[in-house]
Amino acid sequence: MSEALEFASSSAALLEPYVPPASSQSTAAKPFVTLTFATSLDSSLSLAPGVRTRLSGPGSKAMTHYLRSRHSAILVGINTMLADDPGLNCRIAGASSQPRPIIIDPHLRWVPKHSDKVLQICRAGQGLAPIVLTGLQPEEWPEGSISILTEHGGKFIHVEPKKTASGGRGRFDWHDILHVVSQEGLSSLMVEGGAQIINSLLDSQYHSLVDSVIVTIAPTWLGEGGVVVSPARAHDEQGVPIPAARLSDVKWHPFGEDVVLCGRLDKK
Ligand SMILES: NC(=O)c1ccc[n+]([C@@H]2O[C@H](COP(=O)([O-])OP(=O)(O)OC[C@H]3O[C@@H](n4cnc5c(N)ncnc54)[C@H](O)[C@@H]3O)[C@@H](O)[C@H]2O)c1
Ligand SMILES: Nc1nc(=O)c(N)c(NC[C@H](O)[C@H](O)[C@H](O)COP(=O)(O)O)[nH]1
Repeated sequence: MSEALEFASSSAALLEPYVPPASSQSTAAKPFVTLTFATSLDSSLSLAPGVRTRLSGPGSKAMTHYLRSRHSAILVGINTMLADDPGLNCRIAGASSQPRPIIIDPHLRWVPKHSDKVLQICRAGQGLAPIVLTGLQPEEWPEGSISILTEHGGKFIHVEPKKTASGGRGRFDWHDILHVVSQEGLSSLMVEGGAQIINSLLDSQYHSLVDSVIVTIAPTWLGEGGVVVSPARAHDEQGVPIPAARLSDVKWHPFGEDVVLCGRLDKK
């Protein structure tokens, strides 16, 4: 039996309170959002920007694939897409469904190629083609990218970026990202990273959008220069610094040499 199947049969109950309820079809007002990633002891996701770094052991990696079997969509940022060439599929043998990959790529830095792992997996019938969220208007989308992506069943969707203080193009509002996810009929979303994606979602204005947090903690320090999860500083009404986020309803589960922390963001 594969690692992933072993996880699914023996440990799924531990995660049940933190994964989308089986009945959470698209009737809910917003998708069920799970923030999930693997981190080092010094809060790094990888050794350096663009350097794919293995943190999870086999048991907690199997858990990630179990989580992918329980969500209808999986979201990563463009730097993760470019650094990792991820498959973004559930690799539990016989998985009955696959998550829809969603790539946050505001400036369309990803140029889809047939050799991309996510598209190879799609052609093999073992995963789905990505939906790419971009701040560019359709007339700015490269023809070649449109044809390769649509050939695999993927697509581009425009999301209007927020305006910066100086009137420039800022980041996407997560309410708008989740509206697109809902519009696509996707009832649950696991946000896998990278750090900029996670830090952006951990901003206090978005805590109400996150239903659960599942973090794999590996017994390793990656050291200086890593890609760090550390959200923007928060302040109270008097401008005194306060914790940016805290989890409640916390459970810690050992998985091999890793420990998996499950919790829910305290709603402010
Ligand atoms: N350990 C893990 O669980 C894990 C998970 C994912 C990625 N990684 C690693 O993390 C690294 C990549 O992380 P990163 O922080 O550099 O990049 P990222 O993957 O978070 O992508 C960052 C880019 O996404 C876009 N983006 C992010 N938030 C946005 C928003 N709210 N609106 C619009 N656009 C937004 C911007 O273009 C930004 O430059 C890679 O090395 C990868 O291997 C590790
Ligand atoms: N759980 C987890 N443990 C890790 O050690 C690690 N490096 C990642 N990283 C997550 C990121 O999204 C990766 O790029 C994809 O998870 C890997 O790509 P696959 O989809 O599995 O092919 N995630």
